[in-house]
Amino acid sequence: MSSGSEGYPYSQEERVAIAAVTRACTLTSSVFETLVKNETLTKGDKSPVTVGDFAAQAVISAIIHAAFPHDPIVGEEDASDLRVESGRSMKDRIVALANDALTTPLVAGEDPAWNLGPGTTRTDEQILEAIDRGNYGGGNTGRMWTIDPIDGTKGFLRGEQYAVCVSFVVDSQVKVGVIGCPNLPVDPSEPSKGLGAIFSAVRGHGARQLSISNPTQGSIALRIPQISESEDLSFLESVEAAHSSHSFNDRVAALLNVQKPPTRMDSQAKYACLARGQGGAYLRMPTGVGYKEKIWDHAPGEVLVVEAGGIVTDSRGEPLNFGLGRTLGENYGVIAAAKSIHPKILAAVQKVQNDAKAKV
Ligand SMILES: Nc1ncnc2c1ncn2[C@@H]1O[C@H](COP(=O)(O)OS(=O)(=O)O)[C@@H](OP(=O)(O)O)[C@H]1O
Ligand SMILES: [Mg+2]
Ligand SMILES: [Mg+2]
Ligand SMILES: [Mg+2]
Repeated sequence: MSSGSEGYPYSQEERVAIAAVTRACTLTSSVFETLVKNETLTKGDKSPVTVGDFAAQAVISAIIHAAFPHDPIVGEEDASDLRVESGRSMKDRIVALANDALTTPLVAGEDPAWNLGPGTTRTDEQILEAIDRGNYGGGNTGRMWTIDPIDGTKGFLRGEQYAVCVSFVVDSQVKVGVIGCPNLPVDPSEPSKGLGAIFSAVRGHGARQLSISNPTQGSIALRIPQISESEDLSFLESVEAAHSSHSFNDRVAALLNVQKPPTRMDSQAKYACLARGQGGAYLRMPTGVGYKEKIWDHAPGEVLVVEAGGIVTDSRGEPLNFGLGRTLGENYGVIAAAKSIHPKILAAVQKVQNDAKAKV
């Protein structure tokens, strides 16, 4: 399949990513309604993973592989826990969920070559293989995809924000990012209007918001308001204090005379909200426990924010490096903000860091 046949580079990859995220979002929403106790595992790093995470990764990976069979995939999950006897019941449920999502009739924008729709049921082994295809180690050359099938699994389990995230990367630069947020209001000023938005960006071609229920229609272009007064900010930050330092953000906010309280939200929904003008900045500073950020937690958000008129750097002011493998390497945090205000926030972050160093 050739890239860019719709008039801009990587439009085919975007189309595939939107289709995969849309199908996966329908799956995760339905899983949430029916999730029972024995459908969640605790991984080696103590984080939760549900049948929804595994099944969504299988669906997205299967669609990408059918469309671009030679492209490697860096996916968060792997199927090893499902290949042992104790994982049998979860595996059966995951295979059923993934096949349900893959075999629903084709909709506008989907290509028959992607092996979707009635009659395309995969075997158990094909579903496990699809999950395990996400085992690529990453790197700085060539094409690759990232999948975070449920970003913010803790938020998903709480019934709050989570995101289904896919990116397409060439030579370590993110070219396409798609983030599906089933629990996010379509219109932040009118939450009663309904939930479920997809955000999509293609490098050099802008960022837009689509509706999950009808992704081929009514796309809204995204622009971050270029605010210059830090008083107008309301930092977007993680819900989980273990994931990023709330107290560091409080000190930055005090230095910048930020008046509004932070907005806490799980997942890359934070990047999506920033891209559509909410909050003005997303700050994710390490908690100091040596955690390395994963590329699938930031790649779609980075291109989305940049294409909406923002900047994403670490606390040194360096761009995030997606070519180092499955992680972003040593953790210098993430600062994402409108272009107009990013330098001011970066300077405040560095001052708080220096003050902390001077104290020890
Ligand atoms: N210690 C530590 N530090 C930083 N980040 C961590 C840490 N542990 C986990 N994770 C990753 O955080 C991802 C969840 O995203 P958020 O932190 O934005 O959401 S939350 O508000 O904290 O739930 C979460 O993504 P998912 O596993 O996809 O949910 C993890 O990749
Ligand atoms: Mg996880
Ligand atoms: Mg994640
Ligand atoms: Mg995840």
